[in-house]
Amino acid sequence: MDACQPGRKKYLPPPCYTATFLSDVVILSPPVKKNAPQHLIGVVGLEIHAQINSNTKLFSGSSVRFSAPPNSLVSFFDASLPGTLPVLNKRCVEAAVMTGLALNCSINRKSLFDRKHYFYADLPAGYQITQLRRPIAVDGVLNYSLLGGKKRNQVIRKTVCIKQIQLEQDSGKSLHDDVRSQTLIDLNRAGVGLMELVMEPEMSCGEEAAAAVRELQLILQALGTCQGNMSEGQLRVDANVSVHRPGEPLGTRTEVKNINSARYLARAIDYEIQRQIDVLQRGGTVQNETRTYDSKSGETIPMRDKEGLQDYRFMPEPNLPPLIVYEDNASLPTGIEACQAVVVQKIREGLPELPSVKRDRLVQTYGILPEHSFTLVNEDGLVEYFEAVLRATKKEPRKVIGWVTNELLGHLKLHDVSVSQSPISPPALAELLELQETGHISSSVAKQVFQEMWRSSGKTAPQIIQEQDLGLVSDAAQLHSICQKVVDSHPDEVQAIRNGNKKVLNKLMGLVQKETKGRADPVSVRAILKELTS
Ligand SMILES: Nc1ncnc2c1ncn2[C@@H]1O[C@H](COP(=O)(O)OP(=O)(O)OP(=O)(O)O)[C@@H](O)[C@H]1O
Ligand SMILES: [Mg+2]
Ligand SMILES: [Mg+2]
Repeated sequence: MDACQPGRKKYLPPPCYTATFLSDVVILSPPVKKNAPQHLIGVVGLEIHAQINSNTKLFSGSSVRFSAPPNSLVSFFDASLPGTLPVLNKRCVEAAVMTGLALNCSINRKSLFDRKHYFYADLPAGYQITQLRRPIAVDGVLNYSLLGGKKRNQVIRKTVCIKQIQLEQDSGKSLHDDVRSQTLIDLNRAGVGLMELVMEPEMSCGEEAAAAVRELQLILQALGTCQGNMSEGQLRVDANVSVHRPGEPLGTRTEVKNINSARYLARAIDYEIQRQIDVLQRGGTVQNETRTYDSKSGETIPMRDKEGLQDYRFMPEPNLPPLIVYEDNASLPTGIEACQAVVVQKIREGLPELPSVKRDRLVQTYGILPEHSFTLVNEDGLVEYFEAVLRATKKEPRKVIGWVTNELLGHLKLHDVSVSQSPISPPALAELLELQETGHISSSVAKQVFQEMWRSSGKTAPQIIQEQDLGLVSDAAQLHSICQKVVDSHPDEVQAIRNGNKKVLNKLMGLVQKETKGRADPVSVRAILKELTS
């Protein structure tokens, strides 16, 4: 693909890398040409709302559950009945601190809550409690990687700064019933804890944004602070997009909302960048507005004018004291027990292995390719599966990886099954690979046995090999007679080999394997065929 050319239909980013998606991994090719300075380029800043993985809401004891009957998880506080007061959920604070630490943020020892007013049917209080003046975490960095290069195996490392992470309440949901022209309100989601992550405008195209979101999703899942399922709304991304000429001030941004997958995010951003370039090139101006992405048409459409709606009448939340977190147990004031407080040091010590560290470790420890480390880490539970197979077999990691990322993952995707539901357990796969490694079965038979193990779920590799008589035929007399039969019935091929066309030997080898259903020992067969055709 060429570098960015304003005026083209699909926007191709100039300063970064052109890209395509391969399964969940974003694959980029290197930049082709340096962009001419007069060209307009895209600027992207993301705001991400991550639903905190907690059993109860941010300020009330109501349960949090996706797809519960409407209005079944609503306390008096969530419905904003007079006289009710917020009680901060410690688990939500810990989740925000943990997320901040994983994203290299500074954790504010004291943060504040504010009211942000807007009037919407699914926000019964008429305001949302958020953190405007002093959020819980600030000044972080998200490191993410892309695969690029000609062979798409070069890891390109990128960074985007995180301005802040703030704790805030989710709103309820409005359900529009067009038939009866009415709007129904479900308050189950009202008051669920959110972390809003605000990124600096430092990305330049849809693919970069999608890769950053994918990395964030993996980090949140590794931490357990958010389940990160975009289609269930646990991770909601708003893309702020503008265009400008390099070296000049940033252009007016539009904000694209309602994007529910990483793929759509990339498409929406690239569409929006190209739309703005087209507007400016026609002599128009970009409006500061909120737009929505229509996945059917692939276009962004205006939702409402942002300018008129921006007065949120922020004010300090009077019913909540400042939120204080402590560095370590030694800094706890007298009278406050460690179990009552949020202690940063304790959370830091409990941080799990993050995806980027995991990928580097896999490449270094097992000598696998970087793209394989992406595939492993992208699939929940696949790293653990791979390592469990390795523990149970002497086969080299580099030979096992293909089985896990091709055979196993291929079957899992085809049947829409998660790793934990795989009918073939790691020890069962290890047993199969061990039989191949020790020369009991050929590699093509191993694949056959794998499929049979998947289908029969429960039968072991040795059982299947015995029942179907799939063991490697290495009996010299038996192999000799099969080879002789093939040679006798293919005189033209034998003549071709004798005339010097050695490649034809492979055809005869294939015929012997067909005869033995892939069970013949290839080394012996080659030797016998050479002898018979010499
Ligand atoms: N010129 C620009 N082009 C692209 N993105 C921008 C530009 N200026 C700011 N941004 C991005 O816009 C976002 C602003 O988010 P922020 O939460 O601070 O304000 P907001 O969008 O006005 O508030 P709200 O939370 O109500 O949507 C950030 O992600 C930032 O990176
Ligand atoms: Mg915001
Ligand atoms: Mg915004």
